[in-house]
Amino acid sequence: MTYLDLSQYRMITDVKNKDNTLILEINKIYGVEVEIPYEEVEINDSIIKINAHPKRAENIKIGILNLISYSIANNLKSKITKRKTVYINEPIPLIGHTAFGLIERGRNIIQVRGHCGCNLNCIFCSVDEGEYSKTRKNDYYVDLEYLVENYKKMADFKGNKFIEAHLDGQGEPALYYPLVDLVQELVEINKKGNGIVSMQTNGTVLDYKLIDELEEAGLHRINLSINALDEKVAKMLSGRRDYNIEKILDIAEYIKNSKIHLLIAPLLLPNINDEEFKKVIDYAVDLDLRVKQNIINPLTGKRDPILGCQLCRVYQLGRKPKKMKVWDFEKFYDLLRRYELEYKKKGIDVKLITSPKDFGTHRRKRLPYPFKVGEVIKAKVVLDGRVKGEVLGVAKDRVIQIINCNNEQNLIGKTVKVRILRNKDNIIVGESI
Ligand SMILES: C[S@@+](CC[C@H](N)C(=O)[O-])C[C@H]1O[C@@H](n2cnc3c(N)ncnc32)[C@H](O)[C@@H]1O
Ligand code: SF4
Repeated sequence: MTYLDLSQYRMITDVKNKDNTLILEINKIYGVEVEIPYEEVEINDSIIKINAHPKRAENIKIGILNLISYSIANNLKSKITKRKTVYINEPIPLIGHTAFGLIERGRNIIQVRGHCGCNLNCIFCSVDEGEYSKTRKNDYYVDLEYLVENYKKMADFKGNKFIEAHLDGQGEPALYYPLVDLVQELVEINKKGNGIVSMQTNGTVLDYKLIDELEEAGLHRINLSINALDEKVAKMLSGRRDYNIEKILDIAEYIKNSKIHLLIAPLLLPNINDEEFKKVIDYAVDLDLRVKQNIINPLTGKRDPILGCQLCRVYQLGRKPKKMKVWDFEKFYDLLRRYELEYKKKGIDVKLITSPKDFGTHRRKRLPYPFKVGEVIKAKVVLDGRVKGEVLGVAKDRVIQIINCNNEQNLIGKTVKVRILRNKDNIIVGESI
C-alpha cells in the first residue's frame, strides 16, 4: 500500500472529500476541488491510500499531485470574496501592480501586498473591496517564499537601513496565511538595518493568540481602522451586520497591552460619522492615557503617534456613500487643529495631524523606471486582470496593468503592443494598441 499525506504540504490547510473529489482548503481562505480519476484510491481526511502495484502507485501519486497543482493554478477560489484567485509565483514579477506584490515610492517604506480580498464591505472603500464588489473580478495570492525573496532584493537595493515593511493593500492584510511567518521573515531581513515591520488592518480577524504570535515575531506597529464606536453606525460603515465593534475594542486594548505599538486610524466621512469620528479620537486618547506603551520606533528614536486620522476621499474605482460631503484637506486639518486645541485646554497633548516624519519616513533610492509614459512596448499577456477590461502583461521585470481591453480571455498568452499611460512609483498602467 502506498500513502500520500496531503498534510505535509503547508499550503494545504484542510482536506475534505466527497466520494473521489478532494475539497482542499488552501492557505485558510481559498478553496479548490480536485476530482481524482483513479479507482485504486481511498481518501481518509488528508491521507490518500493507493491500492496498486508500487510502480503504478507511484505514478498515481505523481498524477494526483499534478492534478492538485493544475487545479490550484487554474481553479482557486476565495472563500471570503467568492472570486477566482490567481496564485502568484515565479516568473510573474512582483512590481507593477497595486493589488499584489511590492510597492516602493522612493522612500524607506516598502508596501508588502501578499494578497487582496476583504471580509468587510465598507461603504466608503477606496478599492471597492469585499464580497459585493462591483468592479473586482479576480483576486491574487503571492507565494510566501517568492514574496520574501523579492522583498529581500528590494530591501538590499534600498541599502537595508531603517526600512519599514508595511503590510497593506486592496483588502485585509491579516487574512494572509501564513501571516506570522511572513512577519517573522520580514523582521529577520529588516532588523539587520534597524528597520521595522508594520501592518494596517480592520482588526476583525485578530485574536489574542494571533496578536501574541505577531508580537513574538517582532511586529512593530498595528494601524487599526476604527471609524465609529456606536454599534449601529459601525455596522453600517463596515457593510456587514456581523461586524462587532466591541470585539475590535477588546482587540485594541489587548494590542495596547502588548509589545506591538497600537495606532488607531479613524476615517472621517463628513456628514456621516462626524460625531463618531470624534468619539474614536476620544477613545484613543483615553486608552493612551490609561495604558502607556513605551515602544520606541528605531526609525525616529521616539514613540509612534497613537492616532492616524484620515479623511475619506473619492476614488475612481472606489465606493462613495451618497450622503457624504467631499472635503478638502484644509478643512480637515482645521477640524483636527480645533480638536488639538480643545485637548490642550484640558492639559492633554495630542498630535492629530501627523506627517511621514513622525513615522521616520524619508527619501530613499528608487527602483529604475524601465518605461517612459507614452512609450510603446511589447508585453506578454500572462494573466487575467483585477478589474473588468484589464489583463496583466509582463515586460522588463514589471507587471503591466493593460486596461481598456474588451477581449481579455483571447489576449492571454499573446504578445501585444502596449502604450504606457503611467509609470509613477513603478505602478505600470498601459493600453493595448
Ligand atoms: C483600503 S484599507 C486596507 C486595509 C484594511 N482593510 C483596513 O481597512 O484597515 C486601508 C485604509 O484605507 C482607508 N480607506 C478606505 N477607503 C478610503 C477612502 N475612500 N478614503 C480614504 N481612506 C480610505 C481605510 O479606513 C484603511 O484605514
Ligand atoms: S476599507 Fe479595508 S476593511 Fe473596509 S472593505 Fe476596504 S479593504 Fe476591507
